[in-house]
Amino acid sequence: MADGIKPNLGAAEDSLRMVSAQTQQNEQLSDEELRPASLDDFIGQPRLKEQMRLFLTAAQKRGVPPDHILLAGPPGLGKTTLAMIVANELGVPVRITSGPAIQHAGDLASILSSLDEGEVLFIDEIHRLPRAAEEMMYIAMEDFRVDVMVGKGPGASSIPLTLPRFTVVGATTREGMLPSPLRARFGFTAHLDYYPDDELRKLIHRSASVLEVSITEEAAAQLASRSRGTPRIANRLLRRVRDWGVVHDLDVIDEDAVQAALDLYQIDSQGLDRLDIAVLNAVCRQFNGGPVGLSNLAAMVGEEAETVETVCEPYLVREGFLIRTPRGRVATQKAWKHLGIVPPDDVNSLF
Ligand SMILES: Nc1ncnc2c1ncn2[C@@H]1O[C@H](COP(=O)(O)OP(=O)(O)OP(=O)(O)O)[C@@H](O)[C@H]1O
Repeated sequence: MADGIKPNLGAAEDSLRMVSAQTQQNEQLSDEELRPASLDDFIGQPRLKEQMRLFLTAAQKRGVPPDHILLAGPPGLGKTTLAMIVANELGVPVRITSGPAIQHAGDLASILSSLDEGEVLFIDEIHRLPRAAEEMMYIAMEDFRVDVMVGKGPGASSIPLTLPRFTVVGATTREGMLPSPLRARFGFTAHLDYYPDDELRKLIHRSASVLEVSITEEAAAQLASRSRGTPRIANRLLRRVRDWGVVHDLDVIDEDAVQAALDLYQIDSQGLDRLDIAVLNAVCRQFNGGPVGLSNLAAMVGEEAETVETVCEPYLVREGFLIRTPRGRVATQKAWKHLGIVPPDDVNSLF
């Protein structure tokens, strides 16, 4: 990791809801220990890596900080990791903050005015910056200037402060929520995609070797197939399976251990967890297969609408369990089948 890393002020909500606060804190620490530090160690996303390598090398050859970078994609796919890698590859420090951590434009002004030449400013959940801070970012990113307000009311005046050249790395799970003027100020936008199973398998082997856990090829493949295309989930499941191995004195994690541990944590053969199943049950049983609106659905399963929308839904839609229609979410035949329920006759049979 690059020198000068400041603490993360607001990691996004995690998708597995099965850990206590203490465990979660420990696992944030292990998230750090499992982070690859270079592009070479970053697994998968080959096109993105190639683009990033070209982009960073060109800036280094030109001897200037690279343009601002936007990393977009669902939670847990490696946006924070890539931001750290950018700083590492450039050999510069990184300052870390997040949209929700910046409550007033003044918070942002004090971060911006303390940046050093070439420094990377990582803003997680950049779509959640308050409006005034967003506007401050437009000028800071384009003209490397911040206008500091002095005084209040009619006597207030603004003093322009020139900033050193720096690189913003913004991460967002909701690219559509970024206002276009902000989006337009990023010179390079990288879209992270869900990982195919063979890449997740490599990632699990890499993490297992960092954690000093032996795991068979078949066990790694099974873990990969239940990880919803998401590195963070793969690492988390690996840790749960490692716990199982420790408690049962296993030298090597095999398929039986994976099966037993994931059964215990209610992760099913398709990688669906309790909340996913609750969502499918609600759509099928309570709303007769849908369509149902997001807020009704979230209320029925007792979760925030944003969690249902950003954590459960993308995977359920991608795997063909749910369909989003203009009138709401509709369960597919696959969902009914997975739950082992025969759909009633009056159910929407289009899907
Ligand atoms: N391509 C990858 N290769 C190896 N490990 C990865 C990769 N992508 C992610 N990881 C691991 O997965 C975990 C989660 O990644 P990270 O925190 O970067 O995700 P994120 O996209 O920033 O998530 P969020 O949006 O929730 O903040 C980290 O521990 C990281 O080590």
